Amino acid sequence: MRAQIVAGNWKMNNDLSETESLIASLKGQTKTSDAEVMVAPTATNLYPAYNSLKGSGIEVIAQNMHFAANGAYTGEVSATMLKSVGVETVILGHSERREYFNETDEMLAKKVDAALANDMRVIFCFGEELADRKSGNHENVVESQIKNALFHLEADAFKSIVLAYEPVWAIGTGETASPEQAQDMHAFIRKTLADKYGAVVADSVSILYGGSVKPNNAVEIFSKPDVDGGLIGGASLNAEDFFAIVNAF
Ligand SMILES: O=C(CO)COP(=O)(O)O
Repeated sequence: MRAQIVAGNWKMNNDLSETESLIASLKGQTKTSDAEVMVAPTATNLYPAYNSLKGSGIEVIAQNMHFAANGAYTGEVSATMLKSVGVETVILGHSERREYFNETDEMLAKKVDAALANDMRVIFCFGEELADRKSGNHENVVESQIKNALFHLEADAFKSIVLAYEPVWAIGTGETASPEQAQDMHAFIRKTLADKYGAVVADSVSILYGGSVKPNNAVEIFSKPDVDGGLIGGASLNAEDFFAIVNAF
């Protein structure tokens, strides 16, 4: 059985006191599903969040990291630094990192390698833009994003990899992929994995959907057989909404 995961990506929101009050509200929520729950605060709030959420069943994860262990990379944070403050999982390849910070498939392959070398779990994001979807090129785009960043890995590495399909046109727009569009793409992703690594590996990898998941559409999206959870942006900033999504399984 694949892990069901609901992860909140807080992006560049919430200073320390806002983070503490959101965490207090999260601790007041009740989980009724089996989903693993994760939240990704901004880098400055990882350590306080880790301390506050220790033992709560909510994992604190990072939104990004650099591929080097240390050195002259002003402004960056490494895997060893994340691990030293209790972070075991990192989101890599988010479309905002690709778009605004020029992250390439090649760079992401190095980041994935660095995370795995440090025994971290990776939530690897990818997804097509609206133009790709309109031209019918969405599967090719997604396939190349996955192949370029991940297909140098051994099959065993996929024990530490979670995939997150986030169509760029659905992020923060209020426009969600239909449950059928999500299912079709997730099935395609699983087939792409199966063609390279075999069905056992493909069936073991959790594939999350991200892009305008809200309490009112989560049940339908999560009911699809190849959708194993969600990466939640806007709705994860409200504890009640986030837990309504967590409990949508
Ligand atoms: O980018 C996302 C999660 O990483 C999705 O963001 P929204 O849920 O705000 O569309």
